[in-house]
Amino acid sequence: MRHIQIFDTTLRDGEQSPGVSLTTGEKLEIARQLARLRVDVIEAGYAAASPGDFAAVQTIAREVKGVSICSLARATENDIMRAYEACQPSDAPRIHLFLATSDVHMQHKLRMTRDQVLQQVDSAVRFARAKVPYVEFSAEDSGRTDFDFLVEVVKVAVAAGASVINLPDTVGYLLPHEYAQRFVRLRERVDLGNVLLSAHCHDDLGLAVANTLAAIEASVDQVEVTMNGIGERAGNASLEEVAVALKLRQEQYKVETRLDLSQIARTSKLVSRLTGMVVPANKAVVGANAFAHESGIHQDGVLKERTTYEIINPELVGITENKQLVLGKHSGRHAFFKHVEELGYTLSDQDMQDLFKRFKDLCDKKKQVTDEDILALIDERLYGEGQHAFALDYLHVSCGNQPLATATVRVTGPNGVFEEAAVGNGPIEAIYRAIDRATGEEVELTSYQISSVTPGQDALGEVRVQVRANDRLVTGRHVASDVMEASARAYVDAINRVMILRGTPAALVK
Ligand SMILES: CC(=O)SCCNC(=O)CCNC(=O)[C@H](O)C(C)(C)COP(=O)(O)OP(=O)(O)OC[C@H]1O[C@@H](n2cnc3c(N)ncnc32)[C@H](O)[C@@H]1OP(=O)(O)O
Ligand SMILES: CC(C)C(=O)C(=O)O
Repeated sequence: MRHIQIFDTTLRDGEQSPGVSLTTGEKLEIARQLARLRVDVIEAGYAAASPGDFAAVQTIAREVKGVSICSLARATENDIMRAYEACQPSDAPRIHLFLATSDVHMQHKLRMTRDQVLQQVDSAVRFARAKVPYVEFSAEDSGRTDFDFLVEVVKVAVAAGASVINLPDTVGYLLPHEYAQRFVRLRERVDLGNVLLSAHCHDDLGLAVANTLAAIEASVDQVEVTMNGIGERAGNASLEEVAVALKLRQEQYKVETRLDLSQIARTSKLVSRLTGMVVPANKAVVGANAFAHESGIHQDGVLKERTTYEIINPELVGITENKQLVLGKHSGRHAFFKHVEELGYTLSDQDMQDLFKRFKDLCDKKKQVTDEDILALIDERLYGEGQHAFALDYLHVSCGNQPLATATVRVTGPNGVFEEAAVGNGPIEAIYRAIDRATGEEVELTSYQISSVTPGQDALGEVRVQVRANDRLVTGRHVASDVMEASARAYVDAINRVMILRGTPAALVK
């Protein structure tokens, strides 16, 4: 099977996304992850752009092995020298030099004639080839370049020793069949020998991935992509979309890469976190909704057979969490009942039907229905509103800058009122011990989270706890302006839910 090289330019073209600037440490972290993803080439930056970018390329070339490290350079001796010096520590250093070849770029930007451009391509490629064995030449804005002139440029670059010829569609202008045709016709007109052809597409018309795949069908050897599709303006072709399309439709493309696709989710998250570029929820392959199903008919289908509505197995790209059935107003009974069971409840048919009706009513009122909302509906159904087993009646906490804290609580339950005090290493531990004593319940606290739900000094604090009881994880939640009170009530809430799960709350109260 034909091998396609993956040239990753997240750290160069991706970093050209407005607002993105990565430190050397951040670039190194991403480069290490790209090596784990097993890309063939990492374009680590543009060494001549700044001392920081030079340092980043050089550090990556020194530290990241098993992959070719490349720097971009204009067709000038200074840029080429900087690229060479920065990439030199790599096992396989590569200089990627470019010069624009479209009339609009030559005339207005470079202010050069065609002859001058041909001459500069020749001298720059020769200069770079004297430094490193791998030299890639890109005819910038090749998509809008007069084809006969493009052929001349490529002939000059090949004769001067270029190892890779890239035809970037710099402004994302071409349609897939037009882009593919350029490669087919170029092969007919130029004797490329061992020289590789490369595609580099931008997403101005939303065609970057389609154009890249068309170029692969037209037999290019290398594709230039970025993680999450980040890059100048609308971005570049996204690595994950190209890679998964090649894998899923291998019978069509008949090519292979050396990528470890199971690293995709991890790489996507890392790039998003360090660049600050949020991945849209509906982004193919790596978006939060890529494997989420909201509508009842889809959820029913996926529950019966995943492939009814999922062409990609999330595990292929390293997503191991359960597939998400998002509950909302478009959900149906199958998904809702399954979710209630996953929350740990086995309810009668009548209870389930009633809950489902209440759930749909709630969906009309609330945009997002959370597990807490569903648990509250279950509580109401099982006990009637406000009929919890335990309620916190009184709380007093004494703590300071010393480790020991004391708490006194009064808890009312169906069988009476219980007051207890306890000490702890901090106020929360003291409160929870006192509540354990007052309720007679011994649950294991497995997680405690506190967050502010409103801004300002009088912010409301939300506490979410998770406890383990009888091998089940149960959550509790409360919002209050006093975080001690919110903590205590969230814990009592969790205990009440534990009792609901056991099915006989009153019998368990001491
Ligand atoms: C399509 C692409 O993505 S190309 C890569 C784009 N990436 C970047 O530009 C990021 C890094 N760039 C930079 O840090 C700066 O632009 C630098 C350091 C490269 C150059 O900075 P400056 O010297 O201040 O020049 P400035 O950016 O203002 O203008 C670019 C100059 O390079 C020239 N130029 C543009 N492309 C090339 C090229 N491939 N080869 C030679 N010269 C070129 C322009 O004609 C212009 O020359 P002029 O000053 O004689 O008019
Ligand atoms: C430098 C080249 C490859 C480029 O980024 C482009 O043309 O978009």
